[in-house]
Amino acid sequence: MADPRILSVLEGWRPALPLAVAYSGGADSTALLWACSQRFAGQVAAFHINHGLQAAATDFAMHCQQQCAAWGIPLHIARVAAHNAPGQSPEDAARIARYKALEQLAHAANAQNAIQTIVLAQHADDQVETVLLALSRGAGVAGLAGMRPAWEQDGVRWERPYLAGRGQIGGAQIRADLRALGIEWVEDPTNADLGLTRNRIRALVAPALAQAFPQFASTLARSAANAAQAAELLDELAHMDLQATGRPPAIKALQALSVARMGNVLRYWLRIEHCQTPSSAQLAQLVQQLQHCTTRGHQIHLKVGLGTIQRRGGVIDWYNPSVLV
Ligand SMILES: Nc1ncnc2c1ncn2[C@@H]1O[C@H](COP(=O)(O)OP(=O)(O)OP(=O)(O)O)[C@@H](O)[C@H]1O
Repeated sequence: MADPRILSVLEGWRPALPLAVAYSGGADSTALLWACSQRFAGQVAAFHINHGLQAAATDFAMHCQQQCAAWGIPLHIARVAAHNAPGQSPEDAARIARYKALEQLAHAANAQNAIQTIVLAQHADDQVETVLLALSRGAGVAGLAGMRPAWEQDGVRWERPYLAGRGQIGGAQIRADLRALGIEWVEDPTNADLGLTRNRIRALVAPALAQAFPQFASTLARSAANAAQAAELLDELAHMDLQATGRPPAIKALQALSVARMGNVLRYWLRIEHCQTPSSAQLAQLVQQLQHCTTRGHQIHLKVGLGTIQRRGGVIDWYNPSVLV
C-alpha cells in the first residue's frame, strides 16, 4: 500500500536529529508525530504544553501521555500560565508562552539527548488563515508574509514541514489519513467558537474563497512568499538606516529620512530592541511629532506598544513605565 499523504509529503525533508514534535493532541500534530516516528524511528520525542486555560487541558495532556506510551515515544510536558497584557488577546499570550516553554523544554532535554529541531504541525490551510487574518487586521507586508517554514532562534531550530514547499497538505487530508490509519486525536472545543476571528475565517471565509477561486490556496501562498521577500528587504533597509540614526535614534538623523523610511526604521527599532509592535495610528503620530520637532523645547511623549516614547535631548527613547522603579 502507498504511504499515506501525511507521511509521503515529508519525502526529501532532512531535519537535524533528534527532533521533538510540538504535540497538542490535535489532529495535525498527531499526524506529524506519527509520520516523524515512522521516518525517524528512535530519534523522535514529543513536547506537550499544558496551558491550563480550559477544562479540557488535563484531558489533552492525558491523551498525549497514553498515545506516546502506546507508540513508545518519550513525552515531556510543561505547564504554563499565560496572562495577556492589556491590548493582547489571550490566544496571542498563550502562543507566545507556548513557544517559550517549547524552547525551554528543548534546552532542558538538550542536557540529556540533544534535541536539534522542534517541529510544528501547521499546514497549508493554516497559512491561508494566517494571511487572511493578517489582511483582516490591516497588516503590512511582514504580516502578509504569513508563517515561516523554518527559522533558528537562541540555539534552537524550528521547522514546519507540513507548510507548502514539499507539496501541499491541508486539514481535511490529515484527518482522512488519521481515520484510515485508525489513529485517534482530540478535537479542541474552542475551534468551534465563531466568536474568534480565526475560526470565522476557517468556517466561513476560506470555504467561500475555495469555491470561487479553486487555486486560491496556492496563489495566496505565492503572494505570502512575495510579501516575505519584500519584508526582508524592508528589514535590510531599516538595518542600514538604524546604523545612521544610532540607538536610541537621533531626531535629526530620523528627520533626514522620507516619511516611509522613518516609519520603517522606527518600527524595526521598536521590534528588535524592545519587542514592541506599534499600531499604525501610533506610528503615524510618532512620525508626525518627529517632523514637527524643530525646537529645543518641543516635547515628545507618546504611548507606543506597551510603553511610552519620550524625547531626551537629541534622541527619542522607549520605556515601559510599569517596570521603572
Ligand atoms: N498545547 C500544545 N502543546 C504542544 N504543541 C502545541 C500545543 N498547541 C499547539 N501546538 C503546536 O503548535 C501548532 C499550531 O498550533 P495551533 O493551535 O494553531 O494548531 P492546531 O491547528 O490546533 O494543531 P493541532 O491540530 O495539532 O492541535 C500545532 O500544530 C502544534 O504543533
